[in-house]
Amino acid sequence: MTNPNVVVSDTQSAIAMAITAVSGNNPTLFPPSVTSPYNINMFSRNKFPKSMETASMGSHVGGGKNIGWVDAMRASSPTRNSSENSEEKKNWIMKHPSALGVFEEIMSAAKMKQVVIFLDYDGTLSPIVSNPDQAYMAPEMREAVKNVAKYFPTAIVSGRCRAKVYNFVRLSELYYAGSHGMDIKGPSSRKHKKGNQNVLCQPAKEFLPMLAEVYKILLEKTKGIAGANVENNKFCLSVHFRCVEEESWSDLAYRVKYVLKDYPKLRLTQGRKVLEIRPTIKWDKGKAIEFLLESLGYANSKDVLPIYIGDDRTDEDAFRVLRERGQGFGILVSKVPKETQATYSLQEPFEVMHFLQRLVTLKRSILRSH
Ligand SMILES: O=P(O)(O)OC[C@H]1O[C@H](O[C@H]2O[C@H](CO)[C@@H](O)[C@H](O)[C@H]2O)[C@H](O)[C@@H](O)[C@@H]1O
Repeated sequence: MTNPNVVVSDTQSAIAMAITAVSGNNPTLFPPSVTSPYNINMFSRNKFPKSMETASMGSHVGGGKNIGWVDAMRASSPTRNSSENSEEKKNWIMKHPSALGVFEEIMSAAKMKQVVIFLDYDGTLSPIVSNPDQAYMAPEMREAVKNVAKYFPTAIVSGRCRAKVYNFVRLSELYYAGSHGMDIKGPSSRKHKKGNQNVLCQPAKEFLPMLAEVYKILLEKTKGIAGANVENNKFCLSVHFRCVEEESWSDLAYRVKYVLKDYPKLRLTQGRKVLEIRPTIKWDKGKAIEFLLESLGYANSKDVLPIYIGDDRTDEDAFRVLRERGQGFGILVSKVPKETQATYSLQEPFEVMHFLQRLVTLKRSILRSH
């Protein structure tokens, strides 16, 4: 089935390049406690510099090169359309092999261990579409997630607010970490005996009134930009520019920046054609998975193998945590080579579904043989 709403190519990091290119690093506005490499420290100037074309790219998004940001936005397409057989892609796949191709190897690491599954939502369980309200999950994918959760503790870790992502997934047996992990809740139905299911973690509660206020201001300030869409994700806000004409991106970024200069306790990160506004607390998807592993009773356990599957920059925080723990691994969902902390890769949500189905098939055959 083809969905006309599905977006095929993506230049998601371009706006971040633009913003990073024109911003500096002002430590007074961003306390050192905020460690994410994906912060866009854009509040150090009130205005874009006169010449944005020659601004220098931040190394974390632009490889440290001095590229004009508008050019960089355009230039990002060829890389993203890099052919299946390009050297770049082959080298990348060697570094981050397909999780389906090395499935047996992954499973041998899982022997005698409790596998815990963490799944991002957009771009991982659902295809990227132009209207965020229509990012539906295929029924087959829901079935695959439902089956996985019968055998392994399973959590959805999303940038969306918890209620919204739950409405898409609709499986009460899962853990949900919404708003980039700032709103965590355990399953409402009891499946796994170990650990505490009644978890509830909302580390950014005090920011709710501020975020509600900023949401209203952003709606007002961005309404003149055709295609701009501000999404309220409760503990964070998303300003989408997927449907905004490229020539208006700088205007949109400027307006967001202008609003946020009055709110130094909020920071900006980036996702796939989206600017994400979040509280400046030391909490991200990585912290969320640490919290969940602890809640499940695996804080210091050697007998656990966490697997995190995600497609976005914000998922890198979780991939990094797994690398630091030396436990489990990340799987990046991407068709194009990207800098990542993930160990393995899958190309698209369809492959994610296939991977989950294989996990279930293997688990069932092990159970039958006992
Ligand atoms: O952590 P995730 O579950 O991946 O959520 C991240 C953001 O996903 C959504 O936006 C992205 O998907 C949309 C639908 O496919 C797409 O239109 C948009 O361009 C993407 O950025 C969601 O709408 C955001 O709120 C999430 O923060």
